[in-house]
Amino acid sequence: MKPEELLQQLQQTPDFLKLSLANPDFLPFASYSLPNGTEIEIWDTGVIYCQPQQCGEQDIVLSSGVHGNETAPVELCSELLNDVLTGTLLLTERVLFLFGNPPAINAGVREIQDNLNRLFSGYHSKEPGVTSAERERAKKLEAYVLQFFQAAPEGLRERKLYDLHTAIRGSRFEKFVVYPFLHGADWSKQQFEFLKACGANTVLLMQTPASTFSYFAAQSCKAHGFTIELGKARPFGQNDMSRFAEAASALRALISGGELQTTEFNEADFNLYEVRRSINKNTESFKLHFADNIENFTTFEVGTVLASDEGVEYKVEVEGEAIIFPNPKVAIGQRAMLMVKPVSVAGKVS
Ligand SMILES: O=C(O)CCC(=O)N[C@@H](CCC(=O)O)C(=O)O
Ligand SMILES: [Zn+2]
Repeated sequence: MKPEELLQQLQQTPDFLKLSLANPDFLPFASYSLPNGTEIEIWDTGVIYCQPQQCGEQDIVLSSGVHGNETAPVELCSELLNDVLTGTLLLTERVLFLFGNPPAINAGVREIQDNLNRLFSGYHSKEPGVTSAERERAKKLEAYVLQFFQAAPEGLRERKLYDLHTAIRGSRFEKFVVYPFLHGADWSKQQFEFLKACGANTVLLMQTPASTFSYFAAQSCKAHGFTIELGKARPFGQNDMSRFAEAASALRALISGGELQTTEFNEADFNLYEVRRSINKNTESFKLHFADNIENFTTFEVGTVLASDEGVEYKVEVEGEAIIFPNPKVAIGQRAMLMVKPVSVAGKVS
């Protein structure tokens, strides 16, 4: 498709997600201005940059569809973006909207070949000679995000990346956040307050580096980066969008200078967890010993066998240890479940 054709289509029907899904592998660079002065640049399929006439002090990446079957965040972001494109929502901040994996969104699957959210911080290129659409995409997404942050106006600015997901299974706490490892730096009070305004007051504090998008944002871009789990993954058309209203309105306020419904950080308002251990799938024999309807953050009695792999059984080791993200279908060598435990952040937030 030629840039002129793309612009014509977008101006006729301001639905960038639709355009991206109709062209899942490529869209040419194109730019135009809205009547309200907002500059719009299409950088690629699923990648669109919006710059208000007067830039605020935040640079915000809103990402969804890194896993193709997690449709609610895609719908939520598409609605925000379409409101920007039609002039219904006037931005005050620079925003980069990313729909992570358009081919996987079209196919309604988590990934086509590789889990995109295990390929950041250079993991896309760690195996010489191995390529896939997701590896290429991870490399490009890294470059777009860096370009976005680096091209910001001079001055003291706040970088943010919210990577929106939904989880495979239900959760004792419907909405929760993965806060990437900060290498000993304090966790951000202001960000806890914002996450709570999104309806997510359960936060998993990571203790090690990861190959996820949010860790890349935190570590390589020095942004406040988060994976936000907004609920359970369902196909398009089956999401009850009222369950995402709080997150949608907090994000809308964030990018348009609206009033955020935050309350001062108080640890007692949060369920805080840290990772005790990561259980990886080492062979094709890996299996879980509990049912698919067992929710994230469920605890079991000490000694309960939770999973097994060739020659090994994984049991609950301590009181209060809970499961998150159990998934026996991951590739060999990848994390198949996290074991987490409640923790306090006292003295480590500022
Ligand atoms: O429900 C599941 O098992 C997976 C949901 C999901 O995609 N979670 C993210 C978390 C990323 C992180 O650890 O920051 C993922 O597994 O990629
Ligand atoms: Zn996901």
